[in-house]
Amino acid sequence: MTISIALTKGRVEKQFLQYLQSRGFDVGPLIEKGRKLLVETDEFTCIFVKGWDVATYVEYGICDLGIVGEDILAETRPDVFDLMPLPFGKCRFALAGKPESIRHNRKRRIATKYPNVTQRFFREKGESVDIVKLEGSVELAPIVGLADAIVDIVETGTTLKENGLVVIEEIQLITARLIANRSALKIKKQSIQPFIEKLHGEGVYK
Ligand SMILES: Nc1ncnc2c1ncn2[C@@H]1O[C@H](COP(=O)(O)OP(=O)(O)OP(=O)(O)O)[C@@H](O)[C@H]1O
Ligand SMILES: O=P(O)(O)OC[C@H]1O[C@H](OP(=O)(O)OP(=O)(O)O)[C@H](O)[C@@H]1O
Repeated sequence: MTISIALTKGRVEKQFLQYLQSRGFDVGPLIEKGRKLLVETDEFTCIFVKGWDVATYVEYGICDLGIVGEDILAETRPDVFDLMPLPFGKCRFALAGKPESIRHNRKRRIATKYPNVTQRFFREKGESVDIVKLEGSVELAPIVGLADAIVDIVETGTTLKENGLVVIEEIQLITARLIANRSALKIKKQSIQPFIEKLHGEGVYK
């Protein structure tokens, strides 16, 4: 039985394929896929989807495994088994804004792609905020006055710096993660276990 994997297209895809290659897998057909969204190799079937859709394919049992950022898992909390962190896609969630916004004395408006993460973060701090959901280029919001601050991903800090923003508070470290469909983990254990062990070393599968 071959394993099926839902893979986040783009930067995570590139890092995952490099990682697979470093672990001795043949990734030739995956690298040469062109615009194909489903590719089969001798070892597995791979589909290429947006990060926000990876867990959906896994949850519905279309794919056994998924490779997705922890930011998306934190935001959407899908009903999947979170198997393990992967050594790429490293970044962090942070609250950021203009340096002068660190001190504030009124209800803040926070722009973010991650409203649930933001809501939880401020609830735990006991601060009530208004959240504005954006789809990207979130760093623009404090510059033009749409928001007082943002909750977003920071990796190198370049985007913040080039837009005159600073980290106000670190929220959570993030990596890419390997997730699994709950029943596939049991039913296809004989195929999934060797794959995971080749991917990560022994002792991960319980
Ligand atoms: N600057 C970054 N550095 C490292 N990892 C990042 C960075 N930005 C995003 N990521 C991780 O990569 C995943 C995919 O991000 P990417 O920006 O490629 O797609 P996206 O956020 O879905 O945006 P889009 O909808 O524009 O494709 C994110 O879920 C996150 O885990
Ligand atoms: O700290 P840095 O290394 O600068 O990386 C952080 C940036 O990377 C991501 O943006 P992305 O490129 O995915 O674009 P987006 O704004 O459309 O989400 C993230 O949303 C930040 O904007």
